[in-house]
Amino acid sequence: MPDRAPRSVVAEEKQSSLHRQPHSTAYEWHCSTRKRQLSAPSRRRRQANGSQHPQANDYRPLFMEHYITAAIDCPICFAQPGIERQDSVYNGLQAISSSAKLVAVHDSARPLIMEDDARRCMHDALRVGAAVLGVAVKPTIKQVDALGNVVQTLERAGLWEVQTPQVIRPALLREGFQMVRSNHLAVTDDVSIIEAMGLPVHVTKGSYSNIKVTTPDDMMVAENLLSQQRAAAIQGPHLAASAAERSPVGLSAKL
Ligand SMILES: C[C@](O)(CO)[C@H](O)COP(=O)(O)O
Repeated sequence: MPDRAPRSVVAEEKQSSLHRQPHSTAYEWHCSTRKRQLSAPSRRRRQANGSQHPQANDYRPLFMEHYITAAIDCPICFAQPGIERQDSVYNGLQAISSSAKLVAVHDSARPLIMEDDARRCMHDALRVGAAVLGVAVKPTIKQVDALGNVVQTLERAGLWEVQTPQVIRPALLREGFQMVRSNHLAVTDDVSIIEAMGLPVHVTKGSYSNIKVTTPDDMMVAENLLSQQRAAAIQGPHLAASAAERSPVGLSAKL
């Protein structure tokens, strides 16, 4: 574990969803993400001429304000957005310090990440090379075809839902990106790049509360979880201490 947090790099495609977060409904927030806002042809046009999202720089003051308020001792720099997740991550990777021991990619849509979970995931990545937070799947999962018919019921034991952070040694990720780019592969999460190289990825047991806030009902769940944390903090020093331990990153500083 590095004694100092790795240099933070914020890839703008993911972070642009934060732009309207504080004053908007979850639905507006969802729709404000770049991927969902642009049609495929217009995304391709942007990709072709390399233009930026019009709001690409708008969220920066928001981030800086948060970092100052939360008194996080960690340098921050910003990378350019990409068309897809992997393009943003690639841009972020170009901006990290050459001495960084780990790259940790986190979805801004997962604001309830616990500090302890993130720390354990980073420890595992140092040990294995790549690690991702995940939780065992609770419901039965079925594979369904385009007509809505069940193809098969997957064996639940052994199925895990992965979250972020996804933490990887920078040299591995660089090598992985070379392979992904030369083979034109598309991945929807970051450790898939390491899997595609045939290298091990450890799943660090995380928390079910680290939800991805995607739809309006997710926002309600997130607000509920945050209220519970705050209530526990108000109830007394003992409960407050345990709430802070389980608090989402950054929240404990504000309680
Ligand atoms: C990485 C991830 O959060 C794992 O659940 C998910 O794949 C991210 O998807 P997105 O489409 O980039 O939000």
